[in-house]
Amino acid sequence: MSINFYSKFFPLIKKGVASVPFQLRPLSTRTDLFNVENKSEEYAIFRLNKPPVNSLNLEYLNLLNNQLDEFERNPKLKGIILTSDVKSTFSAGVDILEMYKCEPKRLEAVWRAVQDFWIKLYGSKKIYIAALNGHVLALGCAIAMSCDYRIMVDNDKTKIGITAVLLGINAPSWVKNTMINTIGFRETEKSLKFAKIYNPHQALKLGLIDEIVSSDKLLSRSEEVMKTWCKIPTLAREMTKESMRSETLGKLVNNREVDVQEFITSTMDPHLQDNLGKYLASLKKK
Ligand SMILES: CCCCCCCCCCC/C=C/C(=O)SCCNC(=O)CCNC(=O)[C@H](O)C(C)(C)COP(=O)(O)OP(=O)(O)OC[C@H]1O[C@@H](n2cnc3c(N)ncnc32)[C@H](O)[C@@H]1OP(=O)(O)O
Repeated sequence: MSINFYSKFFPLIKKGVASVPFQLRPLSTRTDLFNVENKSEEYAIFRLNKPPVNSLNLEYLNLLNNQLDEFERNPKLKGIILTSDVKSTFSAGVDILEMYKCEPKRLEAVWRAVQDFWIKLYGSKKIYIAALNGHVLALGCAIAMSCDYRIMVDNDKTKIGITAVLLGINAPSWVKNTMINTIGFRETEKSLKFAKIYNPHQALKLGLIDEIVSSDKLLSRSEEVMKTWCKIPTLAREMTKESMRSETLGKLVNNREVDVQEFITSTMDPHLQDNLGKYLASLKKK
C-alpha cells in the first residue's frame, strides 16, 4: 500500500518537494497573524493570532495554507499542536464579511481556500493535536474535528459547535462527514439539525473533544500527548491514518467544483444574505 498520502492528493506539492531540496527551517516563524514554535525536531506549536476571534478571510486562509505546506515539506516533523494566542477564542470560523454582500469571484476564491485548508489538514499524515483555548465555532469546529485529537479548556462559558442551520445554511457534506467520523451519524444529525452548541463537558460526553484540562495545563498536556504519539512507529501510524481518512477525503477531492458551486449559489441567495446581515448586526450589537 502506498503511504505517500499527501502527495497522492497534492501532485503539485509533490513536484515542489522533488525539485526543491529540503532546507533546515529556522527555529521559529513569527508573523503578525500566527506563530510557529519548533519545540523539538519532532513537533511544533502553531498559534493562530488574528484578534478578535481568528476569523478566516481569504488572505489569512492563504497564509495558513502556505504554513501547512511548510509543515508537510519537513520530513523530520511528526506533529503539530494547533492552538490560538487569542484570548477565549480558538476560531469563530470563516470571516462573515467574506460572505455578506460579496463578489462571486472573491467568494469562490474564499471557498477554494477553505477546501484547500480542510484537504491539507484532514489529509495530512502528520499528527495534529487541537489545543482548544476558547470558542470553537463553525469552520473552527470543522478544523478542530479534522485534527487527530482535541483537548479543551475547562471553562463552562466556552462554546463548540456548528449553527449553520439557524442562518438557513446546509453544512457542506465534507463538514457533515468529518463530524460523523468524530461523533457518529445520529449525534451529527441532531447537532447540525438543531444547531447544537456545547460546553466542554457536553462535548466530552459526546466525543466531540477527547480531554478537558485547566487552562494553565492546556499546552503542557498537549505536549505530553504529542510526545507519546511521536514514539509510535511513524510508517504504521501514517498508513493507519491514511486508511481511516482516504474515503472521506476523496469525496471532496473528487467533487470540489460541485461543492464550490453549491456554496456560491446558497450564499448569494437573497434570503441568506438578509439573514447574514441581521446576524452580523447582532454580533456587533453585543
Ligand atoms: C454565518 C454562519 C454560518 C455557519 C456555517 C457553518 C457551516 C459549516 C462550516 C463550513 C462553512 C463555514 C462557515 C463559517 O465558518 S461562517 C462563520 C460562522 N461563525 C460564527 O457564527 C461565530 C460568530 N461569532 C461568535 O459567536 C462570537 O464572536 C464568539 C463566541 C466567537 C466570540 O464572542 P466574544 O463575545 O468574545 O466576541 P464578539 O462576539 O464580541 O466578537 C468580537 C468581534 O468579532 C466579530 N466577529 C465574530 N465572529 C466573526 C466572524 N466569524 N466573522 C467576522 N467577524 C466576526 C464580531 O462581530 C465583533 O466585531 P466588533 O468588534 O466589530 O463588534
